[in-house]
Amino acid sequence: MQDNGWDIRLENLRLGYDDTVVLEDISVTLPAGKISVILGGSGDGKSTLLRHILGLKRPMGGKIFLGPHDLFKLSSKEFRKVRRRMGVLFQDGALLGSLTLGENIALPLTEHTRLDKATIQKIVHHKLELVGLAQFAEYYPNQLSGGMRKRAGLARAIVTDPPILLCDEPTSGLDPINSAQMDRLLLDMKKHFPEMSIIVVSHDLASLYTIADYALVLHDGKAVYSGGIEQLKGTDDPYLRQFLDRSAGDMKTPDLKLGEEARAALQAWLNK
Ligand SMILES: Nc1ncnc2c1ncn2[C@@H]1O[C@H](COP(=O)(O)OP(=O)(O)OP(=O)(O)O)[C@@H](O)[C@H]1O
Repeated sequence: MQDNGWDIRLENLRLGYDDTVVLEDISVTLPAGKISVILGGSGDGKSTLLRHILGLKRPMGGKIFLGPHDLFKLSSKEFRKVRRRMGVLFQDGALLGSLTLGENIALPLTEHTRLDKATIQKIVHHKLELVGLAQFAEYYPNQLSGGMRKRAGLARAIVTDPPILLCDEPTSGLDPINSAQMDRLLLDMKKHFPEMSIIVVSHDLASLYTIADYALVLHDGKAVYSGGIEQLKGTDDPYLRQFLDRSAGDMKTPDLKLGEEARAALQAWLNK
C-alpha cells in the first residue's frame, strides 16, 4: 500500500443522518504535507465530516478519496487496511487507564502488527520522545496532566507513521501554555512527516493562525471557504469576518426593563 502523500479529496459530498442533510456540495482537496484546519460554528458539521472521512459513516452522496483509495468502494479487507493508515487524536486523548503510557502507545502495533517486542519498544520510545514524554513511559494516564495525556494521544496516533493524522479539537480544555505546546507539536509533526495530511478540527482561532496552511470553513450546510490561510485572513466576506473577528455581528442586547413595580417589590423583599 503506497503511503506517500495522501491528499484527502472530497467530491460532491452530501452528508447527514437518516433524512436530514447536514452538509452538501462539499468538493475540496485537503492537501498532503499540509495542516488543514476544519472550522465552523457549533452544529455546522465538523464532527460529521470527520466521522465520514474516518469511514465510520457512509455519505448520502459523493465520494471520499484518501490518497488513491476511493474509501467507500474498497473491499472490506482493503477498507480495514486503509483505516489502519489513519492516526486519530481524540479530544480527551482516549488512553486506556489500566495500561501504562508505553503500553497505550504500543497498542496499535501489538494489535495490528507482528513486530517483535524490542522493535515495538524502540518505536514507542521514539514516538514518546517526539512528544516530549520519553521519561513517562511507565506512568499511568491518571498520573499525567491533561496536556500530557493529549500529547500521549498524539504519540499513539502517529505510532504507525500514518499518511493521515486527524485531530479532533487538540487544544480543547488546555490552558494557553499547553495549547501553544500542542500547536508547536503539530508543527513539529509536519516537519517530521513532510508528506502527512494533518487535519485538525478546531474552534481555536489562535491555533488556526499558528498552525494552519489550509482552512475549510463549514457553515449552514456548505463549505463557505476552502483555501489558503493567508487569503482567509484577508477575506472581506461578512460571515467569515464575523467568525474570524469573533464578533456577534449586528446582534444587539435587547433593551429590556424590569419595570418599576417589579423592581420595587424585589427591593422590598431584599430589604426585609
Ligand atoms: N448521530 C447523529 N444523528 C443525527 N443527527 C446528528 C448526529 N450527530 C450530529 N447530528 C446533527 O448534525 C448536525 C451537525 O453536527 P456536528 O456534531 O457534526 O457539528 P459540529 O460542527 O461538530 O458541532 P460542535 O462544534 O458543537 O461539536 C447537528 O445538527 C447535529 O444535531
